[in-house]
Amino acid sequence: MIEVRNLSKQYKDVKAVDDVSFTVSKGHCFGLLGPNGAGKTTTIEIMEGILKPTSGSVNFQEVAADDVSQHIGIQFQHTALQDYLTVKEILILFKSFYQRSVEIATLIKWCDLNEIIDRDNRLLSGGQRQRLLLALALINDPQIVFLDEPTTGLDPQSRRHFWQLVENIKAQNKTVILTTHYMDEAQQLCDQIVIMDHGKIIEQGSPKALLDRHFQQVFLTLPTGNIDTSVLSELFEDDQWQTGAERIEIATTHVESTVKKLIGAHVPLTGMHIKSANLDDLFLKLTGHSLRG
Ligand SMILES: Nc1ncnc2c1ncn2[C@@H]1O[C@H](COP(=O)(O)OP(=O)(O)OP(=O)(O)O)[C@@H](O)[C@H]1O
Repeated sequence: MIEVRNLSKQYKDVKAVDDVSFTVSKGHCFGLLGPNGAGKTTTIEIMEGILKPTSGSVNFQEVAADDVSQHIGIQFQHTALQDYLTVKEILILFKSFYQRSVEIATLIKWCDLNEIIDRDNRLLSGGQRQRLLLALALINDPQIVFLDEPTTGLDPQSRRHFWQLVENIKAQNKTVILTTHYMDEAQQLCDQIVIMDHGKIIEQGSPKALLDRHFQQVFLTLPTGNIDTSVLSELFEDDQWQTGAERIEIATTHVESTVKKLIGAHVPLTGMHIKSANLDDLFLKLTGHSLRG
């Protein structure tokens, strides 16, 4: 388990991290979420031992304080790799830096590198490069793996492929600490999340517990052409509905009675969707703005 207690980081005129406390359970995937400038990277870099906090502590239970670097692996957002080297040559090079390391064949399997193993690293696609960087983070067989926005900029298929690899890492009882801008990624992978804004924690818990706590209702959406806003105002409270460019969204705890009202007002239900709240909705509710906005 990792215990982060009352962590603060003051830069000259910015409090990047402001009295942040949380724990990460062994074998869990922990997600740190927040908009640009929220303080995620600063928090993570203090946990990684790269930055010193102004105050507070990070305690890795089960790992001796002077031995932490041997037990963590880090996938940075940007890593410069040597030109002309193939994937295999890079793995061999990085493996030579460690006394204890994973066999190349195992890394190839863990990170699905077989097809690209002899390719010059400059020719890799975004998703392939991220898989190589993940292999480098795993090369010392760490107990704790830090992934800093690992799927930013990847296409949906590559992101899902990467998620599968993270699931495989979790299955080996390794602890994963992930920062991401993608709420669906956090919902898919994380057992526990912390949402930060302006250096402070604004919510924490499992995605399900947070959604249950904040949302009792579901969202019923209709194409905007189906219904006039004047009709919506007559049928529903002002804070129960909102209009977007293409769809109108109605929040409700009673789907049947809401649908009956719409039918009673002769609103066509063609194209109606019903969706549960997700972490995007939670983020919007907590911060007043969407994460990637
Ligand atoms: N070395 C530094 N000196 C001064 N201010 C800094 C420094 N590093 C970060 N900050 C400031 O601290 C705040 C938190 O930055 P941080 O990079 O931790 O946020 P973040 O949540 O990781 O953002 P992003 O999603 O953009 O990576 C920001 O206001 C940032 O400008």
